[in-house]
Amino acid sequence: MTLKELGWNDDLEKAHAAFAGKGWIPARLIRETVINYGAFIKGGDEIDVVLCGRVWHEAACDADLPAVGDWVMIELGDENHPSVIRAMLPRRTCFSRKMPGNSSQAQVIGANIDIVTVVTDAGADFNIRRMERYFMLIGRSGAKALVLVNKSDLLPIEQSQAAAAEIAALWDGASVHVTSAVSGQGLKVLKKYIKKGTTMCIVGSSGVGKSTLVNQLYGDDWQWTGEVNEITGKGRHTTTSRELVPLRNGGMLIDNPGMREIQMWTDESTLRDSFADVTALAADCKFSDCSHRKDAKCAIRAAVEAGTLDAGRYENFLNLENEIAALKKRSEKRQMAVERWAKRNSVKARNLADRIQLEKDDRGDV
Ligand SMILES: Nc1nc2c(ncn2[C@@H]2O[C@H](COP(=O)(O)OP(=O)(O)OP(=O)(O)O)[C@@H](O)[C@H]2O)c(=O)[nH]1
Ligand SMILES: [Zn+2]
Repeated sequence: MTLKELGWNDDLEKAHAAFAGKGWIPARLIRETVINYGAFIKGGDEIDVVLCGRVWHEAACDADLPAVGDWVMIELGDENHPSVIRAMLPRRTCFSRKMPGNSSQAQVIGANIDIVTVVTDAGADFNIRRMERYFMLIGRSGAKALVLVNKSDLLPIEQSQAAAAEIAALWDGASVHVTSAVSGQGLKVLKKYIKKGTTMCIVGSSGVGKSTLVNQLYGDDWQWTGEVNEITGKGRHTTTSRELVPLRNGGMLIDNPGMREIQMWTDESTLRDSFADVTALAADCKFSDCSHRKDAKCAIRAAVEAGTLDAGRYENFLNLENEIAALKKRSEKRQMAVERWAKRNSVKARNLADRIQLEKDDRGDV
């Protein structure tokens, strides 16, 4: 595998010239654990690397630390010394969850992602507000957005087309396609966008078809069996857990637990957003820490009494935190069920994130 196939470009070529003469080599991070990183170097070799103290200290916050997808300069080690990340190269894009006003809480999910694919459908999953949330995250990352309105085989085609049109009208920067994973149409669209050197990630609600599409991509381009270790008989991926996976015909997918959580955050923000009108009323409450229950001069309760705010809606607003907690629980429960199912049937987990977790469980990692 060449550096170009890993996403190396002219900007990186220029940036890395600053370190000429030091004997360091470029590498792309493909895995992150509590103790070290995994990296691809020229030729496609996979090595373990550790962070040097200087890079650590120079980082103003967690978001400045190297993350999966980042390009770094490495000093290769030997039997007695680990390979070390000596410098980070500039990020082209950075997909992160950033708490407003608190940069130290930013969490980088993937760096240098070119395309974020959002999978949805025109039926039960369709929610234009949630799509807006995804677009906010993607827009801020600098990546391009690709939206698949999937499962079109299950609905009248006009319905999927109407949903696609509504989504496309939200943001010029998004490419929107009506697809079906069953007919192979979804795979066809994905392959059109994943070119050599392109890094993609796939997000979306539970059950919309992400794993089906990813498995089709892997099945088509990426052969697990080819990498079975002859001595242990185990796939190489039972000992390594890549979060950045090169596809055989070019392009890469980033899939890690953080990717999976994006759906949760967007659902949470969408839920909060849907009560924006009620939250706005709170500005007129007498006390800034008003609980909107029994407190004096509560503007929200006043609105209910005046009949301008529906009592049922007020109840739902009070239950907002409960609803969010329930949302989190549902998604955790589902994840656990998937893992149990995969173990019980001793089959490969359905997608990379599940596999990573299963491998961790097998090794007894926390
Ligand atoms: N009819 C139809 N079924 C689909 C399509 N795409 C996926 N499915 C089915 O929908 C179900 C859920 O698909 P998954 O790929 O597991 O969904 P997911 O988005 O990965 O869900 P999580 O793993 O929970 O995040 C499976 O039974 C798929 O076979 C499609 O385009 N058409
Ligand atoms: Zn109040």
